[in-house]
Amino acid sequence: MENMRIRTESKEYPLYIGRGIRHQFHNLVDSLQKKISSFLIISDESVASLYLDDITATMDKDNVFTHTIPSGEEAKSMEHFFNCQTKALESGLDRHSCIVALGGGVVGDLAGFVAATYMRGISFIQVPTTLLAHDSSVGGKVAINHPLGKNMIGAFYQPDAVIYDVETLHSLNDTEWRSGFAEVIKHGLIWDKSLYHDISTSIHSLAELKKSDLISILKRAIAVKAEIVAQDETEKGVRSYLNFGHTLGHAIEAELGYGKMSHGEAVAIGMVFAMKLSEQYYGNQLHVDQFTNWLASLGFSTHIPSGLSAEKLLETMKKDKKAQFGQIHMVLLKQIGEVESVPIDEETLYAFLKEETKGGKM
Ligand SMILES: NC(=O)c1ccc[n+]([C@@H]2O[C@H](COP(=O)([O-])OP(=O)(O)OC[C@H]3O[C@@H](n4cnc5c(N)ncnc54)[C@H](O)[C@@H]3O)[C@@H](O)[C@H]2O)c1
Ligand SMILES: O=C(O)C(=O)C[C@@H](O)[C@H](O)[C@H](O)COP(=O)(O)O
Ligand SMILES: [Zn+2]
Repeated sequence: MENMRIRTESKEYPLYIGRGIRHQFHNLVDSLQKKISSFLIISDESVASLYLDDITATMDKDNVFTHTIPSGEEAKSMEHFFNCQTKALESGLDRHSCIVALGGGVVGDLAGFVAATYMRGISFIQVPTTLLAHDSSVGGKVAINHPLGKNMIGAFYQPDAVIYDVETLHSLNDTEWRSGFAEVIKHGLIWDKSLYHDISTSIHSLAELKKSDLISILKRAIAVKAEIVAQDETEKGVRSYLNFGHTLGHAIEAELGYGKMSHGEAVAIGMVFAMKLSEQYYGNQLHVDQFTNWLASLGFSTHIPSGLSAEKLLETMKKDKKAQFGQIHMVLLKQIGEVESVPIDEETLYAFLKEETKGGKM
């Protein structure tokens, strides 16, 4: 097992990563030396059926409660948020209780927001089970969706620990491997040229990804995220770089209907779009064709899905959280490993979206 430290302005905490470490859950929590009165483990149906018993088997039975939500993005809703709060109240959780998020980014974002708001904030521990959750379990963005936009209701609220058992990744389906890998690619593209170089030259299929040295790749991607959130916990500046590909990606998720396309797959389309826009904006050469061919070899779609109009996407992109005083901001790539957030005028964006939605490719 390896141990990384995540340091943010509001809190410092450990991230444990290793194979089979879910079986040490209780000992790892004990090592935090926090007095915890009771636990509420929030998980989704699929993850609970696979891994919940492994976690509870390590714990004292009398102070552990569990709550299961449906699997998928639609659970990041006000309804499920409220149900979790009801379960916490019915279970008698107090200010010394701890919420455990056992699952992917959906469970982490929802359970984290429950922890941030229950009695104005109680302890919480992330137990990520997806490749994507190397990103979502670190840095403290917790939220639920609104039909009008992704993650619109939420908080910055750091966990007390992240316990990442990579053995659990092997039950993920291909869509989820792809979705998580998109965020790894993002971390390389925005901040770590050598990470991007290494993965783009060694991984050409999902089979190669599954066989790769995952712990080493994940540690490098997490290090990027950790360095950025250490500098800017609440997204006043550089943290917005982590949103590369998300302005369009989030609009695609919202416009298609939450859960129709995985988060990472929508972000991948958004990254291709942002790269094309970057080439026009800076007049640089980013070899977008090479990038899209690589993504295609991994099974990603690289075009805006058919049926989404430039008009609707633009409307949703205008509500993006990076917008300032009505001006859309997008994260653009100057070169591999270097990005910045820039204001983009609506006409340019509309013309680009119009071009990219022409022909309705899927
Ligand atoms: N907070 C952040 O910083 C941050 C960062 C990136 C993404 N996100 C959010 O994370 C969410 C996406 O997370 P995700 O991709 O992990 O989705 P998810 O949590 O929905 O998990 C994907 C699917 O895989 C299943 N699953 C999870 N772990 C499994 C396992 N080990 N074996 C088999 N099946 C398993 C789930 O039941 C679900 O059906 C989005 O809502 C996105 O907005 C948040
Ligand atoms: O941690 C961040 O900051 C990110 O932007 C990471 C993203 O991968 C993630 O999808 C995040 O939830 C997006 O946040 P939002 O503020 O754009 O909703
Ligand atoms: Zn993301």
